[in-house]
Amino acid sequence: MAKKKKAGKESEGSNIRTPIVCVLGHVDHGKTSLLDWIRGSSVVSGEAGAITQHIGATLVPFDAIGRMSGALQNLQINVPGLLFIDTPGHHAFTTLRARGGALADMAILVVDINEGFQPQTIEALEILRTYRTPFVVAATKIDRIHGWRVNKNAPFKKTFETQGDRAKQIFENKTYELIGKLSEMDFACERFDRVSDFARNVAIVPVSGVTGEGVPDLLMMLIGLAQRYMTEALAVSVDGPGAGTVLEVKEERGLGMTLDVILYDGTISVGEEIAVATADGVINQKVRSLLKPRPMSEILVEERFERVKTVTAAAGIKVSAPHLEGVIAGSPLRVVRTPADRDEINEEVRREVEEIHVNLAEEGIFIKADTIGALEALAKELQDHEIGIMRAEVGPVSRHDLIEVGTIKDKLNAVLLAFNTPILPDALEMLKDPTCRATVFTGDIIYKLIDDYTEWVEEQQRRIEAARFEHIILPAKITILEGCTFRQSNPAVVGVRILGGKLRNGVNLVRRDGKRIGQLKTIQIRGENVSEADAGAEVAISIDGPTIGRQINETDELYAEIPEHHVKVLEKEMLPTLKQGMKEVLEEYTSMRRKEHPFWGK
Ligand SMILES: Nc1nc2c(ncn2[C@@H]2O[C@H](COP(=O)(O)OP(=O)(O)OP(=O)(O)O)[C@@H](O)[C@H]2O)c(=O)[nH]1
Repeated sequence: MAKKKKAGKESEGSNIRTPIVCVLGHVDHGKTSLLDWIRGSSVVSGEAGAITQHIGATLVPFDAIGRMSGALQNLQINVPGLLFIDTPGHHAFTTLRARGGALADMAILVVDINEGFQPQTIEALEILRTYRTPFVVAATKIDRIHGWRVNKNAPFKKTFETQGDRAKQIFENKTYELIGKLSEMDFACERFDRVSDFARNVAIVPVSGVTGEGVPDLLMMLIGLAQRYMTEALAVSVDGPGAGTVLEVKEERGLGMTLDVILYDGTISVGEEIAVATADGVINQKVRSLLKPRPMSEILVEERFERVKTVTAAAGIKVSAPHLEGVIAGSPLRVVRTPADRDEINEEVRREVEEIHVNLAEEGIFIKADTIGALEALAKELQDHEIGIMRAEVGPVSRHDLIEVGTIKDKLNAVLLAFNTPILPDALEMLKDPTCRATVFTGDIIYKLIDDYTEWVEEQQRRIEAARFEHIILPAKITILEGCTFRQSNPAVVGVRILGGKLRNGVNLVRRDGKRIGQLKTIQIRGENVSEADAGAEVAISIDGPTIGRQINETDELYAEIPEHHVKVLEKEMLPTLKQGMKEVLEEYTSMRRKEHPFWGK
């Protein structure tokens, strides 16, 4: 699997660095529980090489994994361990970027085996596809399968052997459902112990984040992925200049403003110069100190952090330096080794922050999100839905944004989608004003945001159509009832039956020979004025123009006169919405007209 990330310069010190792992999946499917179990049980596995807490991440060294899984003795292991990003979810995944790609080298996609695929599972898969990130599927909560016998911490095979036939059957069915769903999305996959070609198939590992069953297998699969397919991508020059991503900008007592950074390449040391981005441009500062969390056992020590001189990728580290106020979370951090490199590196940092991979269209909507990664993920989904984007920006929704959106002519495009980013108070105020033309949709789930927007568009289109069709004169055919002439003329008042279509006030009436006889003034049902009447109804109408017994007679049939351009709309656009009876009247009417002029209304 190709990785976009570049390794550092080749040098004598080349080494394989710790792969970075991120956990993704639908809400409540068990991401946090699984991470906790991995972290917790490796603490318990104790002694040498147990986990080390990083800033924003946890390093699970390989020997701890080995002890947990037991089955690894025969494997050649070249990676030191796995660095798990502590914050699960695809928002963290898209925020943490490294040189235009995803920071995480690999991912665990968590799916509750009992619930199967959910909207955010699909969203996570699309994100993994976009970033071409290798991943394994953790099918969680196997212990909830009806009749499951728990074997705490056991590898999958072991626990599966002890299950009864019924539990096994349910499990197999659920697994096949998962495989089916993944293949619908063009991911070939198999249960991990049945995969023969890991380059072609995504492995599904059944696990429980509560009992730890299957977790050893999951870790083994991750190590395998890293080893087999990423060796090249993970090769770093240990002593090359450090490159990382800013997770958070935080004020710490006694230290001032600090940066929590995931270092993914090279080395960073105290005293070195760094380049990071602020909202006003790139700044350069000297590293004052590098800090790691203290191990749990020493937590009572006055200072919460331990100072180190040098850190090598991959690692989570706190960086203290002067004047870090204004640094953007998500900004790249680069070490500048010599002043000669400064301009070039600063330019690279600037470009990385500004480079938003979104294809903009001449016509379309506005989108905003809290991070570049989130913005790109939203843009990608919109493009897949063929929704044009005119502008894409990071940040909260401002009054200024709404004014600009409001200038877009097409109402359906005068829209702003705000993904995971707030609306500022003055913009909120503006939205309350009924004259504000901008429509804003907010949300923190991409598919939901897009659904809300498309549903709104459909509703608007229905309304626009309805408003346009409202003025179209509908077909109607009536007959004057015998003995029901109540007034001969000025206006003529007669009883009629509507033979077909819908009769509306104000229409002109024509005879079967096409000659107009007058205008319909009022319709009454049992003495009450109404504006329209449907087929089958018997009503009294007044007509301005004719005299009964002269231009028209009792038992005559009349039509509502339909102008030629209305016939075009009726035949070309409204036909599917017309009832059968109305269509028949329309046909009679047009054939009457077309006797003389064959192309009338065409
Ligand atoms: N029985 C069982 N329960 C689980 C398992 N994994 C998670 N749960 C439970 O499911 C619920 C949600 O689990 P979390 O780990 O918080 O899920 P999450 O995906 O991190 O949730 P969000 O952070 O809200 O997206 C909790 O009540 C867990 O105890 C599992 O493997 N087995």
